[in-house]
Amino acid sequence: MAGEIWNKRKNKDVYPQWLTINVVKDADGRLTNYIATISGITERKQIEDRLHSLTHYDTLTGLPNRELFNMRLKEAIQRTRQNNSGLALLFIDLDRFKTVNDSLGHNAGDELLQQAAAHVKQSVRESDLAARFGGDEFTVILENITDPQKTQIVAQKIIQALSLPINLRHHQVFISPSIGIAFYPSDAIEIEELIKNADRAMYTAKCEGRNTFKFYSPGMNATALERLTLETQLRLALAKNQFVLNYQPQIDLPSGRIVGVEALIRWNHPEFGPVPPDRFIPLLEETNLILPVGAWALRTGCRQLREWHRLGLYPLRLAVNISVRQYRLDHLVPLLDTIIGETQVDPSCLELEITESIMIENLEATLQIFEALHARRIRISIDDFGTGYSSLSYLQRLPIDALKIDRSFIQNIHTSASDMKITKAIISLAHSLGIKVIAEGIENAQHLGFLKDARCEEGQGYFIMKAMPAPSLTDRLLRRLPDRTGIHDSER
Ligand SMILES: Nc1nc2c(ncn2[C@@H]2O[C@H](COP(=O)(O)O[C@H]3[C@@H](O)[C@H](n4cnc5c(=O)[nH]c(N)nc54)O[C@@H]3COP(=O)(O)O)[C@@H](O)[C@H]2O)c(=O)[nH]1
Repeated sequence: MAGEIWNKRKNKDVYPQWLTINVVKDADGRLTNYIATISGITERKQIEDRLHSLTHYDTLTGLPNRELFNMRLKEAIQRTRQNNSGLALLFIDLDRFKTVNDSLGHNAGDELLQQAAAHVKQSVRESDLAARFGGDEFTVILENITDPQKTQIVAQKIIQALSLPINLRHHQVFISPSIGIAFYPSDAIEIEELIKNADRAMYTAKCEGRNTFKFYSPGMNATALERLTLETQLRLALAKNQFVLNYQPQIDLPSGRIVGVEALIRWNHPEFGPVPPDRFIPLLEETNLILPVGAWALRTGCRQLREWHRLGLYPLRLAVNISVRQYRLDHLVPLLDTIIGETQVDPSCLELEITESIMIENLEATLQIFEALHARRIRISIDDFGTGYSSLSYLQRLPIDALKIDRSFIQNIHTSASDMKITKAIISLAHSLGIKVIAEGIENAQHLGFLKDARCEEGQGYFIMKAMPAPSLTDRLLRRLPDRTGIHDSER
């Protein structure tokens, strides 16, 4: 007979031992004695515990790993079934984690995951289970859920915790979570289906702007299928010439003259019709297809600009959006050199729009890239300015030609005193640093009037002109047709 026992030291510490009891019999086979042998198994126990920990816990974050999560979910579902209660599964994905990992390196990525894991764990009760599902994905099991809306409070707590600035050893970064929520038994009875549905809800949260949560609904299955179809079709779109560039004019506000255009990509699918960029650009980024498609946009835009210049529309400027995946010195700069060489476009008429968040999350790369662009006389504008918490000292240190005030500020300048003050402050700050300001999203005469009074140099928006295909714009530029500002080119 043998087994594990728990012994107690004088100081009351409890420790495990292995007890073996052997029976001693006399010559006639009668039982006379027992011999108990006790051996220490603390070390063996420690190895077992370590092995258990290695197979069930994530070494980076210390949270239960996917295997333990699956076991716990199975047990929790059994309990829930017995209690006739409900269970919620939260599927959390970190927004923009890949950006930090790609730009700041894997050590920073690891640090970020550790801190994110701690935030998720601290946002839930001791009795709830938070696990690392894999990569930048976390899961939380909430048991005894009778009112599904209560789950919302937990999701909001997680969003709040993960939206605070995260201080890594050498950088401060901002991330946010997208959370999907599915319930047992109402959304799924099988474990795999429950996880899949929470994941689908998370994906919907991501598509609807990130930093938010979504409850699963059956319609999301169709969305997942649609995404897969979209992804397959996107892979073929470039070869099938389904992308086009439209151009939105940018005007000099005092004179109303068109001084530049912003190239905006469009995908015309033969069956789906026009697919908006907000739906396919994130997919291009996830699949890295943004590299060939981004290169196509730069090349097509530069060819068109050269053509406009040839028609006498010099020095019309072209702005092209650059995505985070393209934002690498060893990719972007050689690509620009090739395209400028091929098209013979004047680089001083080419402007790259870099979003404020890409710029600050990649500060080291930013310095090198901006200097390389500057050396080639390529212009740099900071897109969506005002939304990215950037430290203003960067503006002084970097060769920036223009700030583009995000359209969210412009849209509210007449209803929100703070948006009006921020807009004025951005303009005066930029002017004090010798940087030009371009306002986006001018949608009515009031916006235009305010920006002119505030001495904003340039602007674009639906009130002035929407983005249009190159032939229509060429026609317009050459025939000098009036725009919505009422100023005829001939009067400018
Ligand atoms: N990396 C790349 N990103 C690109 C490229 N082409 C577009 N994009 C990005 O996609 C986002 C959505 O673009 P789109 O639907 O084209 O919207 C642009 C304008 O149409 C819109 N806009 C312009 N004026 C107004 C307005 O008055 N009101 C209003 N509600 N919207 C307006 O704004 C979008 C331009 O935004 P921005 O780039 O910030 O100047 C968008 O993020 C594009 O950047 C590409 O080739 N590569």
